[in-house]
Amino acid sequence: MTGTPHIAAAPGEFAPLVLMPGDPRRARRIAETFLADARLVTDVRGVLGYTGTHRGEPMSVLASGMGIPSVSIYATELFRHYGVRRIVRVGTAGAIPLTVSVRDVVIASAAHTDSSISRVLVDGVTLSLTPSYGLLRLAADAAGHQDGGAGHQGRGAVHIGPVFTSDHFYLDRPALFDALERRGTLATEMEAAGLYAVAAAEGGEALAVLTASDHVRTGEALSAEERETCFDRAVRIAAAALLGDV
Ligand SMILES: O=P(O)(O)O[C@H]1O[C@H](CO)[C@@H](O)[C@H]1O
Ligand SMILES: O=c1cc[nH]c(=O)[nH]1
Repeated sequence: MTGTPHIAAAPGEFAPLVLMPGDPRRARRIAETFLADARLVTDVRGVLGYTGTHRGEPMSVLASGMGIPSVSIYATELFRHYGVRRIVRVGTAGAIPLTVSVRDVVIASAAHTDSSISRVLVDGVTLSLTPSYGLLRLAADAAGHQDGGAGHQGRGAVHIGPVFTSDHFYLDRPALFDALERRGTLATEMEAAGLYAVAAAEGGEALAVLTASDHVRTGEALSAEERETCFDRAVRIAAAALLGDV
């Protein structure tokens, strides 16, 4: 077998730097618009992965699918079997406080979770799930972030703070979001905590750069077309972080 149970690429076909959206079609769009000379290296289960170059450096994109179990499989196999060093998730999220607007970018400096992933890896310990500090600093720099406030990169603000990684997309618990908001949580999504847990276990670096596609409080939601264009700001920040020296 040249690949892994979930990735068909041969050894060496992934670059050490990987962008990771949830949606396979978004992976294809990133390959078409951000990578030069991109070629498909895996499509097992329709989860598309491409390798090309960005600003002259080898870079890959692989979809994660949805949820912690799925992202954990792909991140583990990339770090463990393909020599990947850095993975930056570029996903969508639901904004929680009104200070975060739809179309804003949220860089996840920590990931709270209702998943067992934070508790089952080290017996008796609830792990703090955090990104690589180096990638976080590089992303903050790329976003023009100033201490103590939201930065700007193109249209809309860029926020840095904790997110909530949930095992549940349909979570009808307003009180939970109230309690998370009081603790500074900026957005809800479904993969960052899993990616951070895998990176820590495998000795890799990881970060999540999210675009607020929905608002938990107002119910506002981006159109399919806007999701595509707004997403590009997050990919630019993520790619800059991937390329940076730590
Ligand atoms: O847009 P992606 O990266 O898939 O991220 C978000 O969208 C999906 C839910 O619709 C979940 O995967 C959530 O984390
Ligand atoms: O509200 C949202 C929006 C995107 N992704 C999520 O997981 N939740």
